[in-house]
Amino acid sequence: MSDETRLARTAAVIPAAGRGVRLGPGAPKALRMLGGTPMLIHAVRAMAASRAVSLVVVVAPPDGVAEVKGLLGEYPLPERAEVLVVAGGATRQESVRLGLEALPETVSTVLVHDAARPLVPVDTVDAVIEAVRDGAPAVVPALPLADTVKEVEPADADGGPEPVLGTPERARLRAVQTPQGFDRDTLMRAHETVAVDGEGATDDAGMVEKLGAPVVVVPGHEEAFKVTRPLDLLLAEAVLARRRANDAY
Ligand SMILES: Nc1ccn([C@@H]2O[C@H](COP(=O)(O)OP(=O)(O)OP(=O)(O)O)[C@@H](O)[C@H]2O)c(=O)n1
Ligand SMILES: C[C@](O)(CO)[C@H](O)COP(=O)(O)O
Repeated sequence: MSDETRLARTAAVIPAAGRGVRLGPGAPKALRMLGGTPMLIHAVRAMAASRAVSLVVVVAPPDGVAEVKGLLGEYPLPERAEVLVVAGGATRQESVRLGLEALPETVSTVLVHDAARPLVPVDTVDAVIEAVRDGAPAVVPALPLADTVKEVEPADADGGPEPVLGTPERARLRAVQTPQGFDRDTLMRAHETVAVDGEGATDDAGMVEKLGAPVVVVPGHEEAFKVTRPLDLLLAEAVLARRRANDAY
């Protein structure tokens, strides 16, 4: 372990072990290209852009650790942040836990950031870190919703019409993004004690909520959207092209 790893106070864990089924056939999503650079490299750069982040732990597809290490050597990254690579698991929750296990003891603030959110601006990253350092045990960036949301009784496999159960008051709803920021001990406790059935937790803050610890929201950013479906990749290419045209990237 290097001196830098030993001294790290704020680290980012990047779960990047998903297959990207909703994006369609191809390489694991984090390794797909965006503006000629793998999505994962954008995500690592986005975390390392914060001067507070001195360690990034990339959680790679279990059969892709060597490939990810190769990519990290191939594309330029800020020297300030050290990057470690570990193998991920079958669910996002498991991948995050494996990333957390790689953190040195000196880390007190942890960000968890989806590789699938490659374009999050550094101001959002810094706002999350600042809120954790100001004393919040768990912080999520989030945006108000543009659409009205219905709660439904999900259809069976036949895909028939779904009965509506209610319409939550939109003003109280937020769409949650990453990086989510945590006091390290709180997040570790959540991953050690909170069990979530089936596919596992869809976000880490939800696990902290189950502990009964407070979670707060700070403003997210439109460009921190998640690349999930093919249309998202088109949008990400357009955002990146605009940044490059403005010389902001
Ligand atoms: N076993 C898994 C599953 C997901 N992830 C990561 O969690 C983030 C958010 O997940 P999502 O967007 O759902 O990615 P995928 O699981 O790859 O997508 P899909 O559900 O369409 O297969 C991604 O950066 C993904 O790589 C992970 O590290 N390990
Ligand atoms: C963590 C997350 O990005 C917050 O919006 C989201 O919950 C990940 O969900 P997914 O089902 O793994 O895409």
